[in-house]
Amino acid sequence: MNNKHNTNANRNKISFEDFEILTTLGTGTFGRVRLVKLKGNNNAPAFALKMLKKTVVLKLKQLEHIKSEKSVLEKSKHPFIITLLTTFQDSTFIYMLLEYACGGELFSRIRREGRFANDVALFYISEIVLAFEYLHSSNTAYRDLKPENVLIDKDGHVKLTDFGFAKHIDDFSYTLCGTPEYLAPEIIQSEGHNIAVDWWALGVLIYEMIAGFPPFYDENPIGIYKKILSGRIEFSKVFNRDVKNLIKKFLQANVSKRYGVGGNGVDKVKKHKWFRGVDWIMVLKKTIPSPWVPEVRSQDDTHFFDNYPDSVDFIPPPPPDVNALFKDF
Ligand SMILES: Nc1ncnc2c1ncn2[C@@H]1O[C@H](COP(=O)(O)OP(=O)(O)OP(=O)(O)O)[C@@H](O)[C@H]1O
Repeated sequence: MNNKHNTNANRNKISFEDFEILTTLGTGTFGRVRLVKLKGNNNAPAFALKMLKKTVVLKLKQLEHIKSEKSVLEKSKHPFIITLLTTFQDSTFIYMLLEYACGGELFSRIRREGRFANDVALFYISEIVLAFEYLHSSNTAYRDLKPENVLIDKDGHVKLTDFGFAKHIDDFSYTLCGTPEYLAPEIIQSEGHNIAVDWWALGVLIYEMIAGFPPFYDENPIGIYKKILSGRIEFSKVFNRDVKNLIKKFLQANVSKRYGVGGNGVDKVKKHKWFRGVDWIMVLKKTIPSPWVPEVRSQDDTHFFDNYPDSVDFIPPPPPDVNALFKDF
């Protein structure tokens, strides 16, 4: 057995050696997400294994964010949020074993379709609204909504993934995090932010689904920030009146006036006329058929994901005394 992957701390836990490692599903700042299966059973279900390089986590000062990702996911149990089965570690990596969402990223769907019809956008957004309602009920902000982080499961329903920026916020957070096109003005201006940033990002996502491109776009982040702060949004004829009205209410720079914010904020969102006819109980029960169900040949089929060359880079583990920082995994 390879010692690198079997530290004493993990003696009684599941370890990397227990898995057959299949293709790469995606790459991120800290490493890769690989499709894996438990060894010794051909019919074993496939999982997504998020592998985070400890040295990179420390170098980028992201340990607190990774701990928060683990703790938020461990507490979350919701049909539209990815399930974290367990975490483990060795001297080089932290591992998060996640359920596998075989339909790929919403990002790929939008790029493939060009843009979504109103009803298709409404289906996905309704599920995300319920995931936000759930997270926000414990003052947890997701803070990284973008089409790359919305995955599609085998039945065509939404699974939010990547909780690296998710955080319980009682008053305000001042961390600059998120993706330029999806940042709320209060994040750009370092004014302190809370769960309201998720509703702003939802407005950006609805816009991107319907138009096929985001509302504030430029080749460099500074240009994007200027456009976000300018408050100008252009709507073409593809937007119907109701969706335009809702997007404007989410893309409201004044946080206290932003839709979704405040005591009954989410109820107001759910009653907005764009959602007219949506049966929220059926949405939660996943009884509304998805507009697109991925056709997979087997449960470890990955053809809805991009191809990634195999990793060859060797990353040295952090010194053993530093490893104590990861004791929670
Ligand atoms: N449970 C999953 N099922 C299928 N694919 C997944 C799963 N989790 C992650 N992926 C794929 O891996 C990609 C990267 O995952 P994730 O965003 O969690 O990593 P990250 O290191 O936090 O990335 P980033 O640097 O963008 O924040 C996702 O965009 C997705 O394509």
